[in-house]
Amino acid sequence: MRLERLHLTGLRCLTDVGIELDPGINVLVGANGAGKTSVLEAVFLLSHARSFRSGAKEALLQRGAPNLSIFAELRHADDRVCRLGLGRSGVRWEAKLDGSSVAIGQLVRECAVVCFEPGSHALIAGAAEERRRFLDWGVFHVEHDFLPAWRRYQRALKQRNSLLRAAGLPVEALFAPWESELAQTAQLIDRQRRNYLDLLRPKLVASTQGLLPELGSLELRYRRGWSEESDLAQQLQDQRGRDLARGHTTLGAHRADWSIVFERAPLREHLSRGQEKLAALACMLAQAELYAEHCGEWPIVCLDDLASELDLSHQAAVVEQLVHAKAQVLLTGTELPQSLQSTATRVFHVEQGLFARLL
Ligand SMILES: Nc1ncnc2c1ncn2[C@@H]1O[C@H](COP(=O)(O)OP(=O)(O)OP(=O)(O)O)[C@@H](O)[C@H]1O
Repeated sequence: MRLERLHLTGLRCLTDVGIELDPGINVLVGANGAGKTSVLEAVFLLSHARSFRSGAKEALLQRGAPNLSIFAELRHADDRVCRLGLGRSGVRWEAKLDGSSVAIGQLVRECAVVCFEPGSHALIAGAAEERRRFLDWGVFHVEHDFLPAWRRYQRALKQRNSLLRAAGLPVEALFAPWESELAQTAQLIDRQRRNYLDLLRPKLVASTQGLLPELGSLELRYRRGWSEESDLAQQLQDQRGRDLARGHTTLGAHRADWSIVFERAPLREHLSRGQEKLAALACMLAQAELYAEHCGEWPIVCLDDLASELDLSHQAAVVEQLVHAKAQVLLTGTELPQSLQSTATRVFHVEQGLFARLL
């Protein structure tokens, strides 16, 4: 899939910007703070309904602007074109598909974007939440009944947490229906996550062999978030006292995690910061490839500040793979990276939120 046109208003320093993108490698160059990453953020928002940068989504709205809007024309591999819109007016976010209001879930199903950026090493070294989000984004695109199960789970979790925090002694009987709902939906989510990781594993082996051959073979480990020994409903019941003291549910699918263990770097602490980044990049490429295999087209690939994140040979290897896959790429840098001198198909210069096409 590829974005043909982007129109952004009221997003960080981008007041009103229209860009025509090339199906190949688009490079945005410009000084620090010019607005390059904000474009990648907008594209990522269409596919994840959140930014890859930490901080509140409210910070995306340009200071003093009443609204924020992201509009894109997307062409699928089968030539189907759709118009995507995501906007914030007042406190509400609204999604549109071909001019009609839709649920955000419908918008993000249409558009797939993967992103490698300076914070990506958090996928390897950061909190479990990052890894769950990565995993669930992938599962969402290959298992169509994942989203309803995930929503049911979140609702039941919220209800149980409210009971745990309720003033006065909680009524024991009120817990059972929510614990049973949590157990049922967690089982579905767990099965889909495991299936996804099984599919991802061979892709990850191949992408890490390409980027991190020095680390040897890998093992992909997964923890589902509750003990394998008994049913979640039983464990939640047994755990109520502890959960009451903590004020939240400490077991379940929302506590799942996964990790990569390398033969020659069995502990996470054995990896250098650069190796963490490369491992995160390998995950992202594996996920993109699996998406392509499943959905018949590559997702859009965003690479923020690639030249300052990777050495030249790794930059070249990634670019070569993406060119070979015919993926649309949006890449940023303070200047045109050497690794892209001959492969960039469109280059924009960005200055204080304004775009000029150089190539
Ligand atoms: N809510 C906001 N309203 C207005 N301007 C904002 C807002 N949030 C951020 N900015 C500004 O928008 C710009 C965002 O720049 P962005 O991160 O896209 O730059 P960049 O070109 O990727 O820079 P770098 O090379 O430093 O990563 C910065 O100048 C920042 O100060």
